[in-house]
Amino acid sequence: MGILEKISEIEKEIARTQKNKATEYHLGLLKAKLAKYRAQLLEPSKSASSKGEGFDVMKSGDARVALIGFPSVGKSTFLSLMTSTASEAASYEFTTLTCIPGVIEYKGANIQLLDLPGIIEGAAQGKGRGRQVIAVARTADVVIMMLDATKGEVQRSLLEKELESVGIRLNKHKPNIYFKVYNKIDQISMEEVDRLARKPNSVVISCGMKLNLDYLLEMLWEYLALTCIYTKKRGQRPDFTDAIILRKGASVEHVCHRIHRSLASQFKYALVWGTSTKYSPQRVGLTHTMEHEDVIQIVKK
Ligand SMILES: Nc1nc2c(ncn2[C@@H]2O[C@H](COP(=O)(O)OP(=O)(O)OP(=O)(O)O)[C@@H](O)[C@H]2O)c(=O)[nH]1
Ligand SMILES: [K+]
Ligand SMILES: [Mg+2]
Repeated sequence: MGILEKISEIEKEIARTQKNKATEYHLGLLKAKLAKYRAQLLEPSKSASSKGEGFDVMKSGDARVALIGFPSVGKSTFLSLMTSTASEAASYEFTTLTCIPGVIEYKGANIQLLDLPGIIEGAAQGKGRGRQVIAVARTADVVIMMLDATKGEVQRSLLEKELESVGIRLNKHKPNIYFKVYNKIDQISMEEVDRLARKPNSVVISCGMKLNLDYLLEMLWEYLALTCIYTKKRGQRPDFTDAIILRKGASVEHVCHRIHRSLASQFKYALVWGTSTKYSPQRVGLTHTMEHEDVIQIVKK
C-alpha cells in the first residue's frame, strides 16, 4: 500500500469512529499515525519532479505575509478565518502540505497571506519541507510566527532558533521582520494569557473563539508599515475609493511614479492635506515625505 492509500484508510477510520471517552485513546493513536504518514509526504523526495511542488505562489497585492509555525498551531484555521480562501484544518499534524495563498483586505490594501506546512526541528537543515518553507518566508515582508499558547516557551525558542539559524533575524529589518502570535488562548488561564500578551513583539489570539483578531490586524498593519495616499484632481473631491499603497517613508516622488512613469519629470509642485504637513493644504516638492491617509493634488509644469 502506498502512503496516500494508508492516509486515506486512516482518515476513513477516523471518520467512522464515534468520538467519546472510550474511543479517545484509539483516535489519538490514529491521528499520530496519520501525522507520521503525512510527515513522510513532506520529506524531500529523491525525484526532481516533485521539487518545490506547490510552493511557487505568485506575489500579488501590496504586501506579503507568511505564516510559520510548528504543526497544528492553527495556521490554516487562521488563514480560513481572515481571508476568503479555505485552507484545510484538522486536529492532526501535517494537514497542510503546500503553500496556500489568501488575501486580507485591510484599510484599502490587499495583503497576501501565505499558509505553509508546519515546520519541524531541523527544518533549516532541510527536514520536512523546511527549506521550501523558509525560502517562502524570505520573500515575505512580514513573517507571523504562530505558536500554540498551550505548548509553553520551549516551542518559541525552538522556532526562533530554527529561523535565526538560517539568518531570519528577529526584527532587524525587512524582509526579516517577524512577530509572534500565540493562538488557542481559549485553552489557557487568564494569568497565562496576560503573561504572554506582555512579551515583546507578541500578540495573543484565539481563532477558535475569534478573540483579539482585530488587534492582530492592527499590529500586522504596523509591522508592514504601509501608507495609503489618496489623490485629488483640482476642484474635485479626493478619490477615497482608490488608495495608492506605499511603504512607510515614501515621498511625493514615489507617488508620482505610481501614477505615471513620466509624471515626476512634469512635476511643478503638489498640494498635500493631512498629517505630513503643518497646513492643509501645503505646497510641497518631490522630496516631501508622505504620511498615512494624506491627500495629494499634483500640479504639472
Ligand atoms: N482550542 C482551539 N483550537 C484551535 C484554535 N485554532 C485552531 N485550533 C485547532 O487546532 C487544530 C489544528 O489547526 P490547523 O489550522 O489545522 O493547524 P495548522 O497549524 O494549519 O496545522 P498543520 O497544517 O498540520 O501544520 C485544529 O483542530 C483546529 O480546530 C483555537 O484558537 N483554539
Ligand atoms: K493540523
Ligand atoms: Mg495547516
